[in-house]
Amino acid sequence: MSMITKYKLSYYFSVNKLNHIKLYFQLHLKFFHGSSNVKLAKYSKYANNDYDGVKVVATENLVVGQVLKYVFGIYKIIPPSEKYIMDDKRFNFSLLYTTQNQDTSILLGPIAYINHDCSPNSEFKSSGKSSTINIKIIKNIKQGEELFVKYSGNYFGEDNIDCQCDTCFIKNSNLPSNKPDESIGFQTAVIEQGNELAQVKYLMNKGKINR
Ligand SMILES: C[S@@+](CC[C@H](N)C(=O)[O-])C[C@H]1O[C@@H](n2cnc3c(N)ncnc32)[C@H](O)[C@@H]1O
Repeated sequence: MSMITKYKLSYYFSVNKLNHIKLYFQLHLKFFHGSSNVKLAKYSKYANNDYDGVKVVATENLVVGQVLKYVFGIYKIIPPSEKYIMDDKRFNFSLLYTTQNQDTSILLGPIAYINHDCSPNSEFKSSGKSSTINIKIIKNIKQGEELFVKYSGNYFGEDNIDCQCDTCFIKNSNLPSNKPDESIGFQTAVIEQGNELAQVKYLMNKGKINR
């Protein structure tokens, strides 16, 4: 952080808050560093988005039980007085809804780059201290494969009816998902063909075109 930026920020924030901001940026930069086991890649799969999105991809083989400390997130409960911000369409925040406290939290940090799959290969892992979460690998992931978490059972509408993950697509189609070779081949095709197939997938899931 340059002196001038520090000077300007110190006008608005206490020393304690400034140290938090500094730590946050340092951690965020580590995510993009080679040692973080993952990288960010461009993604244009989801048909309900006007913009090209991103995905998180493994840069090395990841094994069950591994915790990725640089793929971190910080959640902050949104006080009722600030809930109006969430309705403002200019902002696209990642929100977490905790069933335990029935609170809505804003999720900050690189963890919010991870896409959802109903049969994920990773999960959120609370660090136990403060409001930081990391990613724990729950299925072995090969180098180059995408990381997925399950946001919740109802994030994409009731029972995730609008979810566009590969698991939902295979479940809702007549593809023989119980034959591993065919499903692997199919998933590769989805990734290679990109947006056009995603469009078909989305409409099929919504029952707008016949299978
Ligand atoms: C936490 S962000 C993940 C990063 C996102 N791909 C991006 O580029 O910002 C969540 C957003 O990604 C998209 N997304 C992720 N998983 C999805 C899924 N299974 N089906 C449909 N959209 C998904 C949705 O637009 C969702 O609101």
